[in-house]
Amino acid sequence: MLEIIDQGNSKGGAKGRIWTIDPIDGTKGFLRGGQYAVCLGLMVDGDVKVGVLGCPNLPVDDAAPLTADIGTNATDEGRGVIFSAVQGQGATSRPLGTAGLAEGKSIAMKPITEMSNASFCESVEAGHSDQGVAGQIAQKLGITKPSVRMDSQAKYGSIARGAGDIYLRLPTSKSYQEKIWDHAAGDLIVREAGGQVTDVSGNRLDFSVGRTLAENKGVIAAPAAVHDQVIKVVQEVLGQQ
Ligand SMILES: Nc1ncnc2c1ncn2[C@@H]1O[C@H](COP(=O)(O)OS(=O)(=O)O)[C@@H](OP(=O)(O)O)[C@H]1O
Ligand SMILES: [Mg+2]
Repeated sequence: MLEIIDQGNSKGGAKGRIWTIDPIDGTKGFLRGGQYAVCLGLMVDGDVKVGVLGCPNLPVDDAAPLTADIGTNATDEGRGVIFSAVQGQGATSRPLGTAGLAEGKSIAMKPITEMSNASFCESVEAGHSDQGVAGQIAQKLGITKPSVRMDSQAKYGSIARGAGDIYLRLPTSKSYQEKIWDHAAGDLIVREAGGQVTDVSGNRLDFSVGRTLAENKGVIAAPAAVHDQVIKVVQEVLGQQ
């Protein structure tokens, strides 16, 4: 087993086919019985072509409202979903209940008609995302609901299927570089569902520069129609820091 794990030693980069695997993303969520995800991404020449997220603790129902305790009351049949996307072919969700894999359904981000009704999600861990700055951004956007804090790339899947609207991940340190396996699948799934995923400067996540997103700081994911508006506010708030 250890030998197999040691084979995962790619340096990443802009050439060739590279698989990213995060066997348990959101380790703390897994330990506390919350959200976690099994994540797989295929990059070809630095571009994410396939993304899959297995989220055993999310409800099957794509429309289940996003709450911090989402999934905790679901039965085994009602819990578990696999999100997937292939570049240029859209994104799907597929129930992962006890009866085995069911048919996949096409998913899309929900259009935001009123920012005041929008929801946003962020990390549970304050060390992974600056919750204070996210709160200021949300307030400036006119969002009135408190954030939904959940672990792992389940956040990407949740906004891709329209259960939530916006994902904010604000850097907590200048030196931390996000890992490609923590974002590759979610990035493609949200973009294929009609969203935009960028860093705090509005630049696309660059998966071609190695094992980390060395060229990016933070993650801002939102429906394409409002993404520019969100980035403008992110810049204003970060500019005041
Ligand atoms: N300082 C810092 N800043 C940003 N991100 C960090 C940081 N430290 C760790 N990590 C990575 O965050 C991954 C899980 O973060 P999530 O937001 O998905 O979940 S959590 O609510 O924060 O637990 C987590 O993935 P897992 O290790 O797979 O759980 C880490 O890779
Ligand atoms: Mg991870």
